[in-house]
Amino acid sequence: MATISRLSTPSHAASVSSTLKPRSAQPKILIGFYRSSDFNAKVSSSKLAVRSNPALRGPLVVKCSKADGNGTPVKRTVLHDLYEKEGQSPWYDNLCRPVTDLLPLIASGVRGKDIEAAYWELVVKDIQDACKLFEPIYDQTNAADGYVSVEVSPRLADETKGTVDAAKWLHKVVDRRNVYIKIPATAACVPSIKDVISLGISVNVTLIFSLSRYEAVIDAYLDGLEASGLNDLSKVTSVASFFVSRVDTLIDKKLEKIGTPEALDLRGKAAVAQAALAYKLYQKKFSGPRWEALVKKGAKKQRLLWASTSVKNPAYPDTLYVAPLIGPDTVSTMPDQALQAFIDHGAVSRTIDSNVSEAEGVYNALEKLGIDWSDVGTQLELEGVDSFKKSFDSLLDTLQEKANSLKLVSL
Ligand SMILES: O=C(CO)[C@@H](O)[C@H](O)[C@H](O)[C@H](O)COP(=O)(O)O
Repeated sequence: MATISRLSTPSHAASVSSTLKPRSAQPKILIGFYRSSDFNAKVSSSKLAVRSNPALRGPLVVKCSKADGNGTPVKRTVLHDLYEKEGQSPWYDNLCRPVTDLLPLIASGVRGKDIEAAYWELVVKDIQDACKLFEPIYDQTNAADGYVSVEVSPRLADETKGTVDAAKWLHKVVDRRNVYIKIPATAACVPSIKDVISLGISVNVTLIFSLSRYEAVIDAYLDGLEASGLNDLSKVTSVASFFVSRVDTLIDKKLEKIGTPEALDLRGKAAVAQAALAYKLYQKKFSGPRWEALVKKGAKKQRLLWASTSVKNPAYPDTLYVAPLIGPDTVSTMPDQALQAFIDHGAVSRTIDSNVSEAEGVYNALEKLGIDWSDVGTQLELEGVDSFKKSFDSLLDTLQEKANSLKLVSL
């Protein structure tokens, strides 16, 4: 539910992106970005640890230096090169909070409320704390990095107005410059994106699975900027979260069903090919007279964010959804597996548009084999929304059980 981004040093950017979910009992939470420290057991300045037990919680601090607190130099990794040489921001995709951690918070502030209201109180507080942590990065990068995302309830994925209202409410209660309101790119929510952007609220558009929906998302962003009454658009920003690995998971199954040598040979190629074409579309849409008119008012491009980057098929290279998607002004959200693999043996070079004709070839060949890209997008979107809803429901159920067991919430 939350995405966090940060830089490790003023000049060396790396980012953290995280999903907030309760886990089994542990004494504390870590909002952590472990780079070299994870792999050679040294503490680096990029490590953040936030204890959730209020009694233990200290001031939130972001260290922005090339040395840790003991003066030990921070080891450079390929993540520094990703940002400095290729302009891609790596974000870490894993934040969790054990359920037991929520109990003191429930006890302190949400007595007598329904469980969803309790949930939002907890989330808003966490997001505010995280925003404070990442604010220096937001300022250092002139509102390019340092965001924390909080998603509107996935139960609203079919409601245009409900989503706009939820986004306005969340933006108001979180009340931080560097918060991204996360909205799914469902057919119902594309118009919400336009409305929310037009109100000057920055948006992380999530669950994008197809080129046609991606184009609609870009148009909603452009329409929203144009409809905004603001003279300065430089603080209204957006990322478009394009999901990658899930495309291969679904299309590979279809190719295996087709079963011909040509079909089998295309396994593991669809997702990266579609992502490369998404980048081509991004370049096209964020150029030309319409875009230039918005740039005159300070508008910033809606950056492509690669989501779902961990490799699901162990037969594939473990950097499959990171290495071929490197390009300027993009974000790569990496969970542990992808991050560790890339730091260990990832190569940094601009790859995203190095072979567009090959990507077109793969895309068209799949179509000729009967793969309907629109159907693929629809199915993945339905599954994606459903899975976000299930996580949300199960999180609320868990909270309710815990609260009931302490008799803290009266229904
Ligand atoms: O939603 C966004 C970005 O908006 C992602 O960060 C998202 O949380 C994760 O990348 C995905 O849910 C992970 O996808 P997957 O590896 O389960 O396919």
